[in-house]
Amino acid sequence: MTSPRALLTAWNIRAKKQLGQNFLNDPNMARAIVDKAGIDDDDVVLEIGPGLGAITVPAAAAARRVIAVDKDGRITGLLATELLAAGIDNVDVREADILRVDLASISDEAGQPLVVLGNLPYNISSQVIVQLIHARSGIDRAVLMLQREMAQRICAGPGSKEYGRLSVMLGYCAQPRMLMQVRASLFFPAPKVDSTVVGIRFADPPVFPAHDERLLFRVVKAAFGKRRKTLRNALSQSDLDLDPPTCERLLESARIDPMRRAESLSVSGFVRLSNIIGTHRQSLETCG
Ligand SMILES: C[S@@+](CC[C@H](N)C(=O)[O-])C[C@H]1O[C@@H](n2cnc3c(N)ncnc32)[C@H](O)[C@@H]1O
Repeated sequence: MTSPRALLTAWNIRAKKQLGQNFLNDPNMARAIVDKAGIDDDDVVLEIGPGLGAITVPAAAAARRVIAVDKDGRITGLLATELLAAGIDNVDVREADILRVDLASISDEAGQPLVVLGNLPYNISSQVIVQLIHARSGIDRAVLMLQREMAQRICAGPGSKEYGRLSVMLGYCAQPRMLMQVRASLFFPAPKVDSTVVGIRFADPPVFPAHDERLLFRVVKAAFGKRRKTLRNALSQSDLDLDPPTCERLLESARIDPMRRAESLSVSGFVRLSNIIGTHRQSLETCG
């Protein structure tokens, strides 16, 4: 692997901060990430933000095919050329904003559930995780490098200050696990914070299935939208269209103290609550 600094100099490219371009400069770590994903030669990998190819090259050696999507056309041009020169012909490099890519169409094209890899740009990592959750029927597992704080948030359990909307959404449908810590000095240019590699295996069906998953995610968003407020107040001040007495009654029916806060409620508690809110809405529709 040519060093990121040498490659960028040779191609006269400056790393763009706004695209989170901190390139991994350690082939052993890149191989370890691919190993953690347990890729074999039947797998099709979607790599988000391949950059200069640190992870792409070992992924291509292990997988049947790699679809590598990067938003920066300078980088995709460089990567496609470098891979060709190295005789690597099972990588399909695409220039696109991953947030605008229909992941279901990629898994349909692959004809099988994808393995997703990515050293994610910090400014889009939560949006990408939500995107993966919505597209999870076409995804088997993901191994993602995230800023350490983000990794702590998505792996957090109830009662901790890191526990939030993403912890519940992911806890609902997957088992996220922290796999490895990565020091900032292993990147070029070095970011200000350390990273953590997280493994996500989607559980299908969820352990506590919600009657209406979209409603569940709306309830979670509303509850954490005002995380310092009690659940009664947070939900009644949200777009769920519930007045305070109704919130109190629905929370009590779900055996949840209305004075509790979102950060103390488990995934199964949120599912119970959203199922009861769903039944309440249906009864209103039937009456109206
Ligand atoms: C942290 S770098 C990782 C590069 C490489 N995977 C590595 O580990 O060295 C993030 C990469 O994501 C790309 N990127 C940023 N925003 C993106 C987006 N919205 N869609 C796709 N790629 C994006 C950047 O151009 C950059 O190459």
